[in-house]
Amino acid sequence: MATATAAPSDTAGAPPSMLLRELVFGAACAGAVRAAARLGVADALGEEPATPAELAAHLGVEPRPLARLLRALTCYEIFSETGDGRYAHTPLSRLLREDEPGSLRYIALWCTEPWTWQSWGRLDDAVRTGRSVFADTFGKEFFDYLHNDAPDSAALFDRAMTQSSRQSARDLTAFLDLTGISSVVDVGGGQGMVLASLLERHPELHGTLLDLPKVVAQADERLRPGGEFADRAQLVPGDCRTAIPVRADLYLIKNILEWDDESTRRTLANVRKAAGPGARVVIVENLVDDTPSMRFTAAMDLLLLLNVGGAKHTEASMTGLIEESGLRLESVAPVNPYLHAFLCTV
Ligand SMILES: C[S@@+](CC[C@H](N)C(=O)[O-])C[C@H]1O[C@@H](n2cnc3c(N)ncnc32)[C@H](O)[C@@H]1O
Repeated sequence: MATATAAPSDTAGAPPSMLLRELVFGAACAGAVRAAARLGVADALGEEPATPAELAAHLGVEPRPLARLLRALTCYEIFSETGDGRYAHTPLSRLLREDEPGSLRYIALWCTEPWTWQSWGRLDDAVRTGRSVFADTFGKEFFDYLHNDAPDSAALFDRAMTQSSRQSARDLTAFLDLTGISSVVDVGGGQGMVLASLLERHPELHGTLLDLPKVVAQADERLRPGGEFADRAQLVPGDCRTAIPVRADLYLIKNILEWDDESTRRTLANVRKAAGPGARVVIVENLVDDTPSMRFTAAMDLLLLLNVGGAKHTEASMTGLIEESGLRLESVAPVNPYLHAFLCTV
């Protein structure tokens, strides 16, 4: 097998005038990753390096533009050039493969969906007003638009959330001490990756998945009728800002309370209405003031401002909303370096 050469564009030592030029071309990087993911370039490349012509024949695309796309991607260490005109996988390019354990293909597609490009261009408006630009641009709130006008994008979002939750579900399942807990509800639990992991680890546990109707309809097969955990799982379509019609020992709320604060207030009030005294509530968030990846978390924070008028929390801002809701915050603990759990009781 040929050895890979270093990425051709090493920015270390580049003058500020070139660094800024590179930064303002961020869309070219995101666009190139999106194109590679949509075309399936990473899936087409096997363990042996291949030429752009070989890959192009396989993918049914033009070889010269594909070579240019590959060259652009190598600048970010996504694929590497072997020195003889062939391209090989790198750890980053492998993550774009559909069959890679820990694949980020759906996340790459989701973060570069068409609506994101229109929204980023209006970040200055969002900063001016402090509000989401979504309804102004698309005529509807974010989830309304996804579920009614952009079903492919909605399906992609759900798959991306499931993909993104795979590792965090494992970490959270290992982290949570469920002593004394016999029922859990995952509020805004997506397709149920976290809930299924909990039911797998705790054979006596019963669980409810609550999410918007079109999301619950596509829940993890293991939770659906006939699935492995069907007899211990309940699927509840609904809007947690309106009601959480489930009594459980534990309310799990993971990566939900990053929308506008009023939605968070309503959700936490509904948890309090639904839960019995002493019930536990675990809120899980990526914190913008305690993260090993500020570039990622700060970018997500801005995207949340654009699409749902939300924000990534600091420990203080999340704590403030919890205390305001009347829940008792017992402690804050890291689930993994990227995720923190706020452990509360009703
Ligand atoms: C960022 S995802 C997190 C999903 C899941 N908790 C996880 O960590 O993978 C946000 C979830 O909130 C759901 N959601 C949005 N608005 C909601 C609402 N009003 N009521 C219930 N779920 C909602 C979305 O459908 C989506 O599944």
